[in-house]
Amino acid sequence: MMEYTELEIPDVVLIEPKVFGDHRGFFMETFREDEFNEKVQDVRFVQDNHSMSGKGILRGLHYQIKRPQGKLVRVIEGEVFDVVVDIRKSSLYFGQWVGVTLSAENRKMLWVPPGFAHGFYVLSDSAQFIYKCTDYYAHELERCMLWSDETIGIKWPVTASPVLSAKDENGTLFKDAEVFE
Ligand SMILES: Cc1cn([C@H]2C[C@H](O)[C@@H](COP(=O)(O)OP(=O)(O)O[C@H]3O[C@H](C)C(=O)[C@H](O)[C@H]3O)O2)c(=O)[nH]c1=O
Repeated sequence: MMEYTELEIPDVVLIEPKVFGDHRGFFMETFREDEFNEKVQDVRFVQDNHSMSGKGILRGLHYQIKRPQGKLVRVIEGEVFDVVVDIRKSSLYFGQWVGVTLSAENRKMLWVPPGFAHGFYVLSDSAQFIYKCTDYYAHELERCMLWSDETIGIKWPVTASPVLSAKDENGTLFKDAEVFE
């Protein structure tokens, strides 16, 4: 049985797997549909992703309009500061963010519900980030919100300017972003 903990924005859930260590190494279950449906919500994952990033890389804040993706994210190498922003206008937490440190060492996972912008900043020399998505990637529906938008005020643990893609350098301000009802 994994441990499921609602964070400050209740729909965002931290999941901590049960780790079985022995002289060979470790084993852990990383997803169980029955438990997830009971503890979080009914879900159907249709796409798995895997990215590797160097130190100081920041990817985000990304989301898809029309076909928002729920994401179950975790780190299998290194350490990242993972951030989600509630961009559902109807939410009590609209415009609020929550951040958690995910690492290969702490083995923590995060459920990012549909309706949230998502991003992460790499703290280790490199990080491998894998995640399950509840809808397919659709380039034309992708949107990027500016990681450093003061109106959201994410406290990224950055020590220097993060390394960004051109897309992320030109993210949209929250006030101009296409958000959800
Ligand atoms: C996301 C995605 C990308 N791609 C292609 C499109 C580009 O040619 C290349 C790199 O894409 P991008 O720079 O958007 O990758 P990330 O910056 O890691 O994007 C992700 O970063 C943040 C953290 C997220 O939460 C999203 O899952 C996703 O937006 O992979 C695909 O073919 N399929 C996909 O699902």
